Amino acid sequence: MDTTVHSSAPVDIWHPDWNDPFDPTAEAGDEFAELVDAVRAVQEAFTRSRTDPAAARSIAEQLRSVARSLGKYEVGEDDQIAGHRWDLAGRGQALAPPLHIDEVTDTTARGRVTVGRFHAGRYAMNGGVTPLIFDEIMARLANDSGRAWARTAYLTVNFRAPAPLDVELRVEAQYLRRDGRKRFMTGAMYHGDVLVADADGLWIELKAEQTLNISEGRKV
Ligand SMILES: CCCCCCCCCCCC(=O)SCCNC(=O)CCNC(=O)[C@H](O)C(C)(C)COP(=O)(O)OP(=O)(O)OC[C@H]1O[C@@H](n2cnc3c(N)ncnc32)[C@H](O)[C@@H]1OP(=O)(O)O
Repeated sequence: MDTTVHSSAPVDIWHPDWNDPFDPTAEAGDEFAELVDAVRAVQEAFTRSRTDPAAARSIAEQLRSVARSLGKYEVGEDDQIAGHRWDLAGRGQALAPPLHIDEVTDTTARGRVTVGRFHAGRYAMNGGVTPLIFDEIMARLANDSGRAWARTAYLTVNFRAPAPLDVELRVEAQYLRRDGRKRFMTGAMYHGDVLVADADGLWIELKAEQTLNISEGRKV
């Protein structure tokens, strides 16, 4: 079985508003996209497998070898590619479900996502994965259109129906209103016409002193 989780047509959405010091145009090649697809394929194939002890030992050694190879290219967080490729599903961050954001306006965002067993609970999307998807699309909208940097204060998710695996789900977000530094957002996820989850969340605009990189104490 082909366990590759294919990225469909990449979207060309990168917003300088995100204040990302990474230059995406310098890494616009397809090779990194292929690497992310390969990592996702490993995650999916691993989840689907039932290895015998010899195979588990052998494959573990091969994967450690891959990790050593990648380790030679380690850079700081601002310089890594994963999570900064705005044109790729899930920004090229292999933990993130491969969410394709197709459109962002001042007040709405639309996307698509298909998850496999790697992101499954039991026969359906894991309940911790759904908020990851909402956080991604709602945060993207909250921080779009020239708005100052904001972080998630709360995100409440209602699970309305099991979200099926291996089929495309539609995800939408809406910017409801602003109240001082607070930005109120909603989200919804559909399988066809069926609402599988909805969310409401609050994003709060950061004060200057809150925009520090908390790990290194410098501006982000
Ligand atoms: C470069 C690549 C990027 C890559 C970008 C990748 C895209 C994905 C981004 C994902 C986004 C995230 O997950 S962000 C990560 C998850 N979130 C976080 O880590 C945030 C952690 N929390 C915080 O830092 C803080 O709590 C803040 C900044 C959110 C708020 O703190 P604050 O600034 O001190 O807020 P404070 O003055 O107390 O409150 C302001 C107003 O908001 C209200 N308020 C505050 N918190 C809440 C709350 N939980 N629920 C209700 N209301 C609240 C207060 O009552 C007040 O209302 P009033 O009195 O004014 O009426």
